[in-house]
Amino acid sequence: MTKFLEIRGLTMRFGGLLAVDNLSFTVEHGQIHGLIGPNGAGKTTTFNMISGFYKPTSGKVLLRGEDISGLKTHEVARRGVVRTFQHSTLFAELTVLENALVGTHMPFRPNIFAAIIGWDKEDRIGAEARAREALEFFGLEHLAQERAGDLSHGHQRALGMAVAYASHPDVILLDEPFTGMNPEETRRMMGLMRALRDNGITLLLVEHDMQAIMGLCDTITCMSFGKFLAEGGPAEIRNHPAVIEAYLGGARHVA
Ligand SMILES: Nc1ncnc2c1ncn2[C@@H]1O[C@H](COP(=O)(O)OP(=O)(O)OP(=O)(O)O)[C@@H](O)[C@H]1O
Repeated sequence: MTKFLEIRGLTMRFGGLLAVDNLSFTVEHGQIHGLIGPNGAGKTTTFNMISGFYKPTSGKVLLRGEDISGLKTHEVARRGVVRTFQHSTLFAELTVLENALVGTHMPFRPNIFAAIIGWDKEDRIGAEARAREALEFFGLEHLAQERAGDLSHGHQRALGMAVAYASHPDVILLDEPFTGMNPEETRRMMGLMRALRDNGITLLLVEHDMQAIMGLCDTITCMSFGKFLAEGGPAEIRNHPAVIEAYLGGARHVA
C-alpha cells in the first residue's frame, strides 16, 4: 500500500557538516506525529526539506507515493503540505483577515500583493469565505479587523495556524508551536491541534516541550546527530534507553 508521507533516506549536507544523515520514517495519515531530538539534531533542517525550503542533498520526500522533494514551497503547498514557523512570520501591519487571505493564496503564488489586491471579485469572495472559516476555526473571527502585530502571543500563534489552515492543507508542519506560551495558551493550542486532526489533517511537529509532545502525539520519531534514533508511541519513547541517553548526553531530560 502507498504510504501517506514517507521520508526516505533524506540527507542534507552544509559544507562539511552532515545536518541530516540518511533519515527515514513514515507519517501516517490523520495522526499527530512528533519529531524530537536534542538541540542541533537536524529537526528544523528536516522540516525545511519536507516543506521545500531546502533541496535535499540526497533522498526523497514522498507524498502518497509522489516525489515532492526539491519542489518549491508553493508547489509543495499546492500538494497539501504547509508549514508554520518557529518565529512569527505574520505580516504585522496587515489585519488578521488579510493574513488569513495570504494563506488562501499560498498554494498559488507566494505573493502577498496578489493575495490582497490582485484577484478578480469572484476569487476574492471565495478566498474571503475560506479565510473567515479559518479564523472561526481558531476562535479569531472577532479579531478579524485587528492589526496582526497587536495580537497577544497566543493569538499570533493561533493566527499562524489559521493562515496555514486557510490553504486547505492535508499536512501541517509545526515548528515549535508552544514556544513562549503560558500553560493556558499551551492547553488551548493542544486542543486546536486535536481539532485539526479530528478534521482529517495530519500534523507533524517539532517541539521541545516534552509534556506537550507526550500528551499530544500518536507517534514520535526521535533523531540525534542527524540520524534516526527511535520511534514509537509516547510511553515507548519516554522509556527508550537510546532516547534517554541522547537527552542526558545533551543535559536535557525527557519528561
Ligand atoms: N543553513 C545552515 N547552514 C549551515 N549549517 C546549518 C544550517 N542550518 C542548520 N545547520 C546546522 O545543522 C545542524 C542541525 O540543525 P537544525 O537546526 O536542523 O537542528 P534542530 O534539531 O532543529 O535544532 P534545535 O532543536 O536547536 O532547533 C546544526 O549543527 C546546525 O548548526
